[in-house]
Amino acid sequence: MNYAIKPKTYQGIIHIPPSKSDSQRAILIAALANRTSVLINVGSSNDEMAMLANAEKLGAVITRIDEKTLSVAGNFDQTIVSELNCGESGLGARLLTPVATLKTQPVTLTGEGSLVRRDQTFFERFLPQMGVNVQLTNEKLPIRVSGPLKPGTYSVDGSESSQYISGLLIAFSQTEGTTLLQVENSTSKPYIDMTLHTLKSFGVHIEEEEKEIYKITGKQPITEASYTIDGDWSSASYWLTAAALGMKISVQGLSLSSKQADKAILNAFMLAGCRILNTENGLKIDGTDRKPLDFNATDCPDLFPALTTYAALTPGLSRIKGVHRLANKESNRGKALQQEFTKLGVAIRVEEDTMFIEGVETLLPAVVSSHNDHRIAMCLAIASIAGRVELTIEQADAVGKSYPGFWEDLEALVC
Ligand SMILES: O=C(O)C1=C[C@@H](OP(=O)(O)O)[C@@H](O)[C@H](O)C1
Ligand SMILES: C=C(OP(=O)(O)O)C(=O)O
Repeated sequence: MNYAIKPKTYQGIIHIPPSKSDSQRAILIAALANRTSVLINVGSSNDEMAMLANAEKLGAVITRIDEKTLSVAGNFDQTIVSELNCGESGLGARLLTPVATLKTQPVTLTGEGSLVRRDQTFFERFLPQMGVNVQLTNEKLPIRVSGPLKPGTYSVDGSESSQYISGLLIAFSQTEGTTLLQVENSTSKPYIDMTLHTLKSFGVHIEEEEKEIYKITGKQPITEASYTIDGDWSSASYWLTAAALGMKISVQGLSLSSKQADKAILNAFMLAGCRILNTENGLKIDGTDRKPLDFNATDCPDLFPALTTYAALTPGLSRIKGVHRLANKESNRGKALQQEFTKLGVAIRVEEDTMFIEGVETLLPAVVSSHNDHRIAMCLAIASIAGRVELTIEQADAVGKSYPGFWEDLEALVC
């Protein structure tokens, strides 16, 4: 689908959808429980729907109480599973692969779209020492794993992603016996902390004994019955950027005490001279005195697209560090941002690990592509409305991966 945006006045309040990162964690943990959990504020993005379908394959009986409330009755130990389809969710694949190794029968994990083009070779590097037989298909999905996962003392390189570390933490909490997991070169650490926090909310305690050494007691019962998912800071980053660029937009549904990595957008904006206003209509950003960015996004890589839009429309040279974290996402995001913003007349160059963006006063009208990446589609939409420039975005339906209501929310802001 192509989506055409014309210069108009956009203003109003956005009710932000739930965090797909946290929903996927909560659905999976609830599916591993020997009891019924109630999940409140679950989203309906494609990634969340894929995790729900997999939770059912893992034996959970899921009942919809209302649009955003689910009851999940786990039955993991009694269920035989042979195949899981992760859709396009990188997180789904990286959480479910370690969890699938809790089974003694082989399990094949497949995926769709951009996910089948993403590298998964890290599984071959550490799962075999943990007693798991691993077969990838040309370094990618489908992956076939045969467990069972053996508890022990392990060291794992975490430089490529935090997602498989999160998967291991969840899986080892359900093995027979204690594990000491040392993570070398850990990255996206706030996402690991989120996993520990969600597990803890369900009664599963993992200690970080020393920095990045986790002591995981096995067979921990999942005890908590009710869990509420926070609003999504990653989805909010686009609207907060629009606000920083001068639009009268406020965002409701965000928790300032959230564990989400992308809450760091507030630091990025504060360091760039923006003011954060927590009003009764929601969170607003006042970017009147804004300056270019000088920000390290290594541990919050999903902020790159929104921050690039901010930088593109903020005169001066912005620098964002952490480009190496973008290569193995839904698109090669560093390259996609460079290509598409060049069409808008914004010069972006990458030197080593830093992206330099030269901000402009006016953008050029263009036909741009999302590269089938939800975050590229959303940041281009914000560039269009904040830059008051006509854009046609190709493959605009990519937003369904995290924020299926994005275009409706945008239209609702038209005055
Ligand atoms: O754990 C998570 O929910 C996520 C972790 C991050 O991945 P990396 O750890 O690979 O950076 C992030 O980019 C992804 O969108 C969601
Ligand atoms: C990279 C992302 O997600 P995942 O890795 O879970 O597919 C994302 O949402 O930007």
